[in-house]
Amino acid sequence: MGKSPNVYSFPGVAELAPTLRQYVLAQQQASIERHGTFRVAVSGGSLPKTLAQALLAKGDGTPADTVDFNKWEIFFADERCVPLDHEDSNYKLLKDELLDKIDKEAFGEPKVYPIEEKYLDDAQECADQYEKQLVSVFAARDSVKLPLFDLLLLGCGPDGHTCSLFPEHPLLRETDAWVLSISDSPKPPPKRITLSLPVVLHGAKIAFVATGAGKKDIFKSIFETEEGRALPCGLVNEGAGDKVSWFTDNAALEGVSVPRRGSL
Ligand SMILES: O=C(O)[C@H](O)[C@@H](O)[C@H](O)[C@H](O)COP(=O)(O)O
Repeated sequence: MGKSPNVYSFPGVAELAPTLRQYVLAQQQASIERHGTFRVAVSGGSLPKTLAQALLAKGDGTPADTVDFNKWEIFFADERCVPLDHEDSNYKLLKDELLDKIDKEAFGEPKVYPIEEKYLDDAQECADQYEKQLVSVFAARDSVKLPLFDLLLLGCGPDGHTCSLFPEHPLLRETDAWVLSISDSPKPPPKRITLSLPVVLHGAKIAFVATGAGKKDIFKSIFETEEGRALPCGLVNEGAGDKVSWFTDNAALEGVSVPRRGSL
């Protein structure tokens, strides 16, 4: 992929949120025009909170600035194999931060695809069953090679992981399955499911949202070094090029040599 990712930097999350909103709503509009729905995959970590700050803000009332949640289909880019009301659940995190706070009368209600609790004991089964849910939504496995998410909203871990794809893990080499299981996640809890790297790279748009001084070292590595380009986040940059946007802040980019912008 020839073109580089777009990097947007802001003084902090409060300033980042309005631009993230503008970006997400532009993808919402384009996707609804294309196929009548907006299919989004979200990660855990700090993302749900920042996303909520962007999407729950008061818009200007124009259609372009209105979240049409009735058209949203929300999937999990990765999920921990725990009950949906467990503190470690990414579904619970999204529910607490965003879903429960939506004014449904005004903005509608997204269709959300959590993992199925009956498969929690077996991470592989949990992944297979989540893949089946994707198949039912994105068309039969034999008719589409990969599911096409309109937007993936991802985080970047301090080791360069994204989704539950960790550096140097064999899962990074998976080319067939859409959803993978991991039982030895270096970040607890150990049992998780995750979208595969090919599914992430296939997304129409991919946005990383990662802020704070704690990201400085990993950003330096990802944007400046060969080793960093081989980390999961680096592989997304390399494989998806300018389909990728980074929403970040000045503290995270301090001393990092990468061209950046302050608006879309
Ligand atoms: O379930 C998870 O653990 C997350 O999906 C994970 O991939 C997260 O996005 C990164 O670890 C970044 O987390 P922060 O945004 O909290 O740094």
